[in-house]
Amino acid sequence: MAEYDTETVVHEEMTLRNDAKMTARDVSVFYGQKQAVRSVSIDVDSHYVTAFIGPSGCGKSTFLRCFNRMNDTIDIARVEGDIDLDGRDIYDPKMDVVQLRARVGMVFQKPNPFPKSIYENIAYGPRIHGLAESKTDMDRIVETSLQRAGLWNEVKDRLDESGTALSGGQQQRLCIARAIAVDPEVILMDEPCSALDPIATAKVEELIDELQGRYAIVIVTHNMQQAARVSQRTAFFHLGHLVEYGPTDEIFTNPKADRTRDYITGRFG
Ligand SMILES: Nc1ncnc2c1ncn2[C@@H]1O[C@H](COP(=O)(O)OP(=O)(O)OP(=O)(O)O)[C@@H](O)[C@H]1O
Repeated sequence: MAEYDTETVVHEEMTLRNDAKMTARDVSVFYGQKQAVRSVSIDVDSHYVTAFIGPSGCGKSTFLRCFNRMNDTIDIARVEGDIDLDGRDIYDPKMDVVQLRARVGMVFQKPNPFPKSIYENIAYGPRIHGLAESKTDMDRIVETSLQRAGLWNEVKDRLDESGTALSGGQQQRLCIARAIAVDPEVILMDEPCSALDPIATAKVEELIDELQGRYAIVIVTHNMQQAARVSQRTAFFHLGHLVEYGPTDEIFTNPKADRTRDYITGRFG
């Protein structure tokens, strides 16, 4: 592999601001002695889909998990630096992590509905967060969430059936509906289509498009075409470094860093 300048981070036309929905400053993540993320600073804006791309092992999933403290669940993981949501430090010991994960929801690689009915998959979160005062309220939340996730028409006559009986693509949209149900501000998606066939992938991509603007969305993807299709901002990671971050069309058509260009053109990865 070519020698690269690993020090310079290119933020195309994007100065770091402190009024973004989420801000990460000098974030490093270690698994034991091994450093997986190296002093990354980035802003996540409300109105955009932001894609994290880069070769396998570059730290994009690890970095994504910092945004709702999912790395807390990994014993050997240690996070350094600052991550704020609306200007408030999410690693503050006073931060309620359950509340944080409702505000910053997550959708995983493999659809993971609860082994409960479709209705209960959606109702569970709003119930524990006290978002519904009555059965009518809950019915409304379930319907709206499934509608926003583009699943309502497919499941409205079988809300009592198990979520795990749906197809893989439907299960993933159910998981997105479940995240939406607790009224999040940010949705993190970690390779949400990697277990789906092309048709189900297209539906999830359409859904991401529809959700854009309502929620800040951050998506980790291996698939550069997918990043180009669904995102307005792209961050390219390599060996734990953020190499380049900017408007997606710029990153794909006119990358500034050698490493980005080589990755985009398939020279490594
Ligand atoms: N739970 C863990 N324990 C130890 N090391 C880990 C753990 N999770 C990830 N790593 C290591 O951290 C580095 C970054 O991994 P991460 O999964 O964040 O990368 P990635 O860019 O998302 O890769 P991929 O696209 O393959 O998922 C890798 O070297 C990986 O082996």
